[in-house]
Formats: sequence, structure tokens, C-alpha cells
Amino acid sequence: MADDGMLLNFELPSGAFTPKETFRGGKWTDRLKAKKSADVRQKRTAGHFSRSIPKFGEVRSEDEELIVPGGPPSKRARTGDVEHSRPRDPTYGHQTSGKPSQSAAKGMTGEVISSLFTYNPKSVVPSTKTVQDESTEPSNAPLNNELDTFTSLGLSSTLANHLLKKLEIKAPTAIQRKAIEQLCRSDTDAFVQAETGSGKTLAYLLPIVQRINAISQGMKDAGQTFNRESGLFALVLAPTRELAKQINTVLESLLICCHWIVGGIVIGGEKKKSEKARLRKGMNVLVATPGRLADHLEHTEVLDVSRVRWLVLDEGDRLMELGFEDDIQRIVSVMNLRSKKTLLQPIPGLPERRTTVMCSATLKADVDHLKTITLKDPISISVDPAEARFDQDGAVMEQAFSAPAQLKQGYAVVPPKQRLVALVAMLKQTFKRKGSVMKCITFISCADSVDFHFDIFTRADPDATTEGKEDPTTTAESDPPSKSSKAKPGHIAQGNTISETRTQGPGLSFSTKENGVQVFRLHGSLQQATRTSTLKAFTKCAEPSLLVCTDVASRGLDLPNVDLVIEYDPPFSKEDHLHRIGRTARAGKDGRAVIFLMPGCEEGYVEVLKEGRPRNLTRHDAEDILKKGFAATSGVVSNNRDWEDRATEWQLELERWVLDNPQRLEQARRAFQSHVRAYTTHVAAERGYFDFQQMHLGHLAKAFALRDKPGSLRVPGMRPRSDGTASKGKEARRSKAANGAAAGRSARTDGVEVESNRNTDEAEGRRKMHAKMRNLGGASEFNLG
Ligand SMILES: Nc1ncnc2c1ncn2[C@@H]1O[C@H](COP(=O)(O)OP(=O)(O)OP(=O)(O)O)[C@@H](O)[C@H]1O
Repeated sequence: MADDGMLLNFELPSGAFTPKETFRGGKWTDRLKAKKSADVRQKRTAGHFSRSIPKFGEVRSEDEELIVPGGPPSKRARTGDVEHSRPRDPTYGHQTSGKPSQSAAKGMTGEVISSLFTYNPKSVVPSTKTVQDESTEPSNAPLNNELDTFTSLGLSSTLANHLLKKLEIKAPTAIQRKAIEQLCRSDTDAFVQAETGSGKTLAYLLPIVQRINAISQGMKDAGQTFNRESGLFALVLAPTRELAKQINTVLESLLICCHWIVGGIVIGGEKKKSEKARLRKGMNVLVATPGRLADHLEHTEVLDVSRVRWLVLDEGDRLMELGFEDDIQRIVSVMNLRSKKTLLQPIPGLPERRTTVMCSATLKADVDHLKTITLKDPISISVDPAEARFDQDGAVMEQAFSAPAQLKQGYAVVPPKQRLVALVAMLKQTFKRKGSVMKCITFISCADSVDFHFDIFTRADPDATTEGKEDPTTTAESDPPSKSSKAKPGHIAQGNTISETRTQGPGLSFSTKENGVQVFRLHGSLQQATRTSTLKAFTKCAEPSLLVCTDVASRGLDLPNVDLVIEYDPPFSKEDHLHRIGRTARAGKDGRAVIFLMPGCEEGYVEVLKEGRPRNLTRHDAEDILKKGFAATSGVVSNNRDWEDRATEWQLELERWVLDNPQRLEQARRAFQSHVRAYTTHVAAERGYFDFQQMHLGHLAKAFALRDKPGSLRVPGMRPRSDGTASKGKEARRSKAANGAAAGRSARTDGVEVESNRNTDEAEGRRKMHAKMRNLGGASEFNLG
């Protein structure tokens, strides 16, 4: 052993041998308060050395948590399997030395209140601030060279004028310059890859409109009539309904200048009957989600795809990931089969072959299969200087993609117990000054957790009673309850019950008198109409606003003026990360993004963040975030530790609020469970950073305002352990036998065993999940078409 280590072990802080103060007489609550103050005092003088800091992932026994004597024996309030009793006192838990023994505490109460500030895992990476390059030029902005005009790329002056006068688009972006030129003059299949927010939609739509317009001109010149019945010439497929709608909106804005070309849209979640009627009338360009289009091809005879000459797969990698491969294969084979049909009357200018374009900010080799189904000898159109690693045969093995250069990135290292308070502190700080941040998006891994956090953020001010009052911000169009929520409908009182109808509400947790913040929620379990109206409301909201959402909003969505993206839950893959943060810093604008990471293995993810070659990458520590967010006077960071008390009080008040209502408690537990399940679904290559075995479930539960004992935390797919041994369940054994040691591994955390049925083949797993979702007839988290 090195000497240094020995010395460190023997070094004791001043005051380490200070005798403990004892308190006698008075009420027990007063004694507890006095003891707590003494402990805080002692901790401040002695630092945090009085107890050893556990290694990350080390399982703590319950007696290391503060167990609050709940006064008289509580009534049994059975919720799930856990017995709860509520303290009568807003006691909070800096670690106390004179705590009752574990068995005694258990006998008195089943409720565990731990301190936010003790036994937190330490960061394993030194806290050095990364140098920022402030002078970075935007990389996805329109070009400012006078020679780069739309007409020089092959667009008609009518279209170019329309772009300038009606859409205020003066010059092309770098990817538009390359793609428009190529697609206007050639019928070669293409991959279009460029950063988020670089204008890829127009990069493929403009050449399509230009060329269909040329066909219409050719027909007119040949004495033929061009109208909506002349044929469906272009098909654009997108993985999500929201994205399909957005593409359709851009298309409509272009077609204003050539109104004889008719566009249309078919997506899941809409009425099929009206879609059929529109298809019957005819259209020249169709935007669709693959599932719905495949369905129409099977059941809507009138849909003729024999003349389709442009097929665009927007977010091609995502289409593949979500298991749309079969649908796309069906669509392509129907098109191949029908295109052989000879046209009664040849159409002048109609290309011989179909051009397929696949585009995304993160297109890489694993779309190979989709490529073989749909593309022939594609060329690559890209402006991203991303580096690729090739194998011996020259195939791309690994490709790094970059985020827009002007996007300022950061990561926050926050221990599990402090995650929620840190998020609220960050939001308080974000919306502190009026006008500094107008729109912020916070990504959360699953729908249940989105609902839970939305309810927390919009709950009534604890000091103002709103019990029973109707929430004035309930969206006009109300939904039936979301599939993810089992509680009974009809509770819309703000802040006091589970919100099932609300998708918008005032963000009372971080609003100030000067700066009122509106909060919105969005996930795939909401009805389509609600999703659409919520996105619209968020987009149009003139007040500062926060969208709390799942990855349903991560791809392709162009929400204007988003200043900040917070990845509260880490993304499932590095590609998802780039798409999420790409909701800000679009088309040359500024933007900021922060990802929350827990101390320990998650910190290794910083290396993955660096792969995107961020020009700015700043580290934020939990303490700094909490200090700023819970500072006494906004903006003033004081030297004393009052912010600790304020953060603790906020947390404890929230825990009581959750415990107060069985529905809310159930909602918190469901959110926790779904979060943990989602955590195990990171792509195989990144699971090392998000290792479930290292997750401290007891600590994490605090971020869901739960006071459940660690051993009582249940997650479907996990079994509580009775003996503390690492026994493996039947399913795990079977799975292990079937898939080898890597798959079906059993993880143990805090007396809970998870029997993971992770499939080594991620894509296959996702495909199966997709199929299952669709069979269930429910909207998946991924918002399938
Ligand atoms: N040439 C241009 N000049 C100015 N703004 C543009 C230009 N082209 C596109 N935009 C705007 O840039 C924004 C982003 O465009 P778009 O959604 O097509 O980006 P994208 O590359 O598809 O992003 P993502 O990869 O996130 O899907 C839109 O608001 C669009 O109107």
C-alpha cells in the first residue's frame, strides 16, 4: 500500500473526537431539532469525515439512513407492499448520531427519510472546468456568399422568389447547396447527412417541388392537363406523426407558389375514413408514417403508387431502429410491382427510375439493411466533417457526428438523491430573469415519469391552498386518461390530484412573480389530438415555457426559439443525444444543452459527449447548481449553507405532498419503476456507462420523492430479495442458457434483483417491442405511425 494512502487514512479532521452533545427534557420534537442543529454544526466544523463516504454502487444498510421516529404507532396505510407512516413533524434529515436502532425504527415506522447531503457518491473525475471556445461560428446557418443562391442551384426563379418573399429564406445552407444541386439534376439515390437544424427538409423538398413543377409544365406543353389526379409522384416517410405533420406544413408552405401541385398526409391516429376520401381525390406528394401507408396500400385500392419517382426516408436511421423495416419493405415491393404497369399515356419529363433519398443527422452503417431494400448505388451528400472508422473492407464501422458548432454544451454531475432538487434548482436559475430563456425542453426517459414531473412542477404553491378548485389552465381539448395512468379520471384540481387531462399548467415550482413559466407535457401515450394541440400551444406560447417530454420530441421537430435543452435522463444512444440537443441552436441560432450524469460510471459518458466534438463543454457540479437555485435572494450566492436547508425543505415538503395522497404515491412509484426499467434499455455499446448494477435504487427513489425502504422498492421484472444472496430466477437462468452470459444477466441492487432479458441484438429487441406495441393497439413511447 502506498504511504499516501496510509497517511490519508490516519488523518483526522479537527473536532473528530468532540463528544456528542446529549439532549434531555422537553418534547421529543424539540430534542430532535436541537440534535439536528448540533449535528449540522458538527458537520460544518468537522467536514464530512465523520462517516466514511461509500464507494459508488456500494449497498448501504438501512441503518445508515435517517429513520424518523414517527411518534405514536401509525395506522397501517397499505399501498402496494409498503407500510407507511407519516411524521407529524417536518423533520429533515441530516444524519443523526443518536438515531434509533434499525429494528426499533422498523418497529415504529416503515418510512425512511434520508438526507440529501450525506452518503452521496463522489465524483470519480476531478472537477476541472472545460475551456470554452466562445468565438465559434454557427455551422448550420445559411451561407453568406452572394454566389450561393437558390437559382444557381437549379431552382426556378418563382420558387426562389417565394422562398425569399414569403418564407424569408434568402440563401441556402451548406447541405441545401449540395443536395439541391444534386437532386435537381440527377436521379441517383442519395444519403443526405448533416447536422441537426441545417435545413434538410428543404434540401429534399425543394428539388422534388422543382421537378414535379417541371413535369406539370411538360404536360401542359404537351397539351395534357396536370392536376391532383395526374399521379402521386413523391412519397416522404417519417418515423413520427409529429414529424410527418411538420414536413407536410413545410411542403404546404412551398406549394403556395405552385398551387396546382397537391400535397397530402396520412398518419396513424387520424381517421382512416377521411384519409381514404383524400387519397381518392388524388394528390401529387404524400407525407406519411410507414405503418399507416402500408395499411392504406393494403386496404385502399384507389391509392396508386405506380408513378412515384421520389421516395424520401426522413430520419432513415430512426425508421430502421423503430422496426419499420417490414413496412418499408412492403411499401417498396408494392411500388416496384406497380411501377412495372405501363402508363396509358406517357408523362413527359417523368424520370425512368425512382430516386430514393435517405436523410438524417446521424446516418451510419447500421442502416445497411434498409439501404439494400431501398437504395441502389447511393451517393453520399454530407457537409459534416465527422470522422469515420473503416474496417478492412472499407465499410464504415463507427461514425462520429457533430452537434452544431455554436451549441454550448455542458454536463451536470449530480448524485441520485439530489437529482430532482438539482433539476428544480436549474430550472429556477434558468427562468430567474425575465426574457433570458424563453423555451426550454427537458427530456425524460418514459411517459410515467413525464407525468409525475409535470405534476410536481405545476403543483400548487404549498402555502396557497387550492384544494378543490378547478385548474384554469386545463387544455380546452381534454383527453380520456392516458394509457400510462391508471388513476380515475375527473381530477383536475391543480396541485392536489393527478393530472390526467392537463398537458399545460403554470410552473409554480420555479416561476417568480416577475417571470411566470408555463409547463407542458408530451409523450406517446397521450392521444394524438392532444399531442398536436400541446406542441402547438408550446410553440405559440409567448410566455417563458418548459416542455417536459420523452424522446417523442427528440427527432426532427423544429420548435422555434428553444434556448435550452436539459437531458435529465440520459439518452438511450449517442445518436439520440445529438437529436435531443439538436432541438436548440437551429439554423445558425444560439443554444445551450445540459445532460445530467450521476457520479461514477455515468461520468464516463463525457467521453461520448466529446465524440460529437463540442466546441464548448462545461462541467456543472450539484453543489453549484443547488447553491444558485436555492440561494436566498435570487442571483446572490451566499457563503453560508442556507441553500442546503432550503433545498432540503423543498424536498421534504414534496415528499409529504406525495405521501399525502395515495394516487400521487402510486404515480411516484410507477414513475420510479418505469424509469428503472427504461434505464436498462440503453444500447449495448453504452450500457457500461449506464450500469444498472451500480445504481443505488434507494438513493434514486428520493428523486421520486419516495420514502420507501430500499428493500421494498419493486420494479416489475425485479424481485425483492429475502436472503441477500445472489440467487437467479428461473427466467434469468433460461434466458442465460439461451443467450449466453452476456444476455439475461442478473443484477442486484439494494436487495432487489433484476432479471433482465436484454437481448444482445438491440435492433431485434426494439423491433420486437415495436411489434408488441402495435399488437397491443396502444401508442408506443416512440409514437409510431
Ligand atoms: N436556408 C435557410 N435559411 C434560413 N433558415 C432555414 C433555411 N433552411 C431551413 N431553415 C430553417 O431551419 C430550421 C431547421 O430546418 P429543418 O427542420 O429542415 O432542419 P433539419 O436539418 O431537418 O433538422 P433535424 O436534423 O433536427 O431534423 C427550420 O426552421 C427552417 O425553416
